[in-house]
Amino acid sequence: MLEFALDARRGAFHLEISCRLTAEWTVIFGHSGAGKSTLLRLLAGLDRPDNGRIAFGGTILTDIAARLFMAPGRRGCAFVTQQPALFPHMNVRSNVVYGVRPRNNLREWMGRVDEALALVGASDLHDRYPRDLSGGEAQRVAVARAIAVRPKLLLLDEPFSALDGPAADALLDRLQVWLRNNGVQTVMATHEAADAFALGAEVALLQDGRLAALGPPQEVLAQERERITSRLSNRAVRLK
Ligand SMILES: Nc1ncnc2c1ncn2[C@@H]1O[C@H](COP(=O)(O)OP(=O)(O)OP(=O)(O)O)[C@@H](O)[C@H]1O
Repeated sequence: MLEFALDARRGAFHLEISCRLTAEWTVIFGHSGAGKSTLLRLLAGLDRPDNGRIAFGGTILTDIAARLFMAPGRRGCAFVTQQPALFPHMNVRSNVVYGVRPRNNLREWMGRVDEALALVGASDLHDRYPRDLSGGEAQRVAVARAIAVRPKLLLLDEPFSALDGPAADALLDRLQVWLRNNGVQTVMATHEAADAFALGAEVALLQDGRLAALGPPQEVLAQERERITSRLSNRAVRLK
């Protein structure tokens, strides 16, 4: 369970959210500028809130009043940013190996890397450098690097925005099964209402830095579904 109460100002933008996320997979949905990336960065520990607290699985990750701030690398959490932040001087395999510590044996360690690359369909890219990857391929590798670490909490910021619909859907389906089997709680920011329906995720709807609703997509995104339907029918009328 991920629980937080956060207050953070970024220029004119003010994020103020209290929330308890219990679902395996939560989709953070909101229009551009609603605060999705800001929230994920706070949860990952890449930014500090002005005030507030974050707890995951009973462990306090951030508590400003208590002057407690756990470093990102100690949170048991992996974060895939909107722009894949791959190391340019390392090939794909080295990028994915980075962060996986060989606790038990080398075979298990390399097995994790191979499994992660295969899951995202990037096994054949292992010796390429980031400059030779397409945007979609780089996103796949960034996700592989995140899951190879075997996080307890996975934060995804529009991870497959560079992939076409069917490719992104197939990847999300495979990823969901793997994350469920490995007991990983996932929070994913997206603009795609369809993702929330397909994943059967809980939806946290953000508007102007506030939590407008939290619940199943059928309820929270009902208005959004109407908006999409009316947009499509208006388009169809214009095309006639
Ligand atoms: N460091 C900063 N200084 C000033 N304003 C900021 C800063 N970081 C974010 N903002 C503002 O906060 C608001 C929320 O930004 P954020 O990136 O969280 O939105 P988002 O919902 O992820 O948008 P998008 O879907 O376009 O990625 C935006 O208006 C943005 O300009």
